Amino acid sequence: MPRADLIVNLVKAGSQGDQGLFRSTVEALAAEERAKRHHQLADKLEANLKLSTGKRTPEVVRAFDGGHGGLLYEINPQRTFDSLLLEDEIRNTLNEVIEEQHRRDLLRSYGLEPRHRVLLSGPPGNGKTSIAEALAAELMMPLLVVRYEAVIGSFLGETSGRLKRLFDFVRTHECVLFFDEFDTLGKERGDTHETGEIKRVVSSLLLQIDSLPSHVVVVTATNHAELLDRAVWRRFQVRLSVPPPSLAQKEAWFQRLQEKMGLSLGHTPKALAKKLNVSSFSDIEQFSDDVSRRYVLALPNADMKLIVNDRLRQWSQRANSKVTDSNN
Ligand SMILES: Nc1ncnc2c1ncn2[C@@H]1O[C@H](COP(=O)(O)OP(=O)(O)OP(=O)(O)O)[C@@H](O)[C@H]1O
Repeated sequence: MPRADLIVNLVKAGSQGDQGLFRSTVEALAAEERAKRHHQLADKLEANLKLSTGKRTPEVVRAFDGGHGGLLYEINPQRTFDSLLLEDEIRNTLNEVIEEQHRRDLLRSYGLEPRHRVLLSGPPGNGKTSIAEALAAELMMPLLVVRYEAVIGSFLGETSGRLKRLFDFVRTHECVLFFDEFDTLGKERGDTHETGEIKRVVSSLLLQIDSLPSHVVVVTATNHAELLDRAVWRRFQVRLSVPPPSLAQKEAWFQRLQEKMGLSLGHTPKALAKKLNVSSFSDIEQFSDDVSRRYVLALPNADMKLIVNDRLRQWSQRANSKVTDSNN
């Protein structure tokens, strides 16, 4: 294929989020460079391709505006449960929810409904959003994310009306409806005159959630479980606490990274898991991306052990400065 067409394809793949087109175009470019004996460039292209494979690029398909004024946006779910490292209990419970959804006709013939209200709680960066996305992918449903800024808006008095519009729209769709930072809805807004109104909004929201049909799977996430009162907890048939990574999960993460890159990280996955001082999956992901970037940019003379040690040092300094900040 002419080079100009390859470049056009690359831009098209980027703008449309088309992973297949991206992969085939980069492969074609690498092959072309190799044929020209530009082996270093070909190696770099291939290494980058390897690193980008399986990366999360949730594609925002469209923001709904018909019927409810852009109160939601849709993500085309790409995450799978296999790509996440989850505790057995979480995975098993979610598998049950999936089975109940898949076999809801059978349940209904016995007068039963599948569970469809899930509450995820835990510190930031440990997979709550990713779980919602994977659930949608496994159920082959779109993931509809609630846009609080649109729902709450500047006039609190209009919120109940907007919520009604949102729920009227959603109940006719098979989907996973995701409320991130669920606690923000009930938060005080400084103006004490609004407290009564907020309570009305929250109770109207809870009633709406209660009345949703079971083909709408509601997933709510909170980093502050302690801010939710019992009335909220009670609503959710499935309540899961999503913890930071254990040592074994960190080890499994580095094992996977090593396999994905097809080379040693200069330490055993277990040793690396022990050395890296981080408290969330999101941090481990950033560390790994950091290492991968420096590795690719140092090709063909990259020394992985040196790079990993250098980044470990940086991350440990970062962790220490966080501790110092919080002590001051
Ligand atoms: N259990 C996990 N296994 C593998 N990767 C994970 C896991 N949890 C999180 N990640 C990675 O960490 C990143 C952040 O995760 P995610 O956004 O799902 O966390 P969150 O709990 O929703 O965070 P927040 O509360 O800040 O919204 C994601 O890009 C994901 O790739």
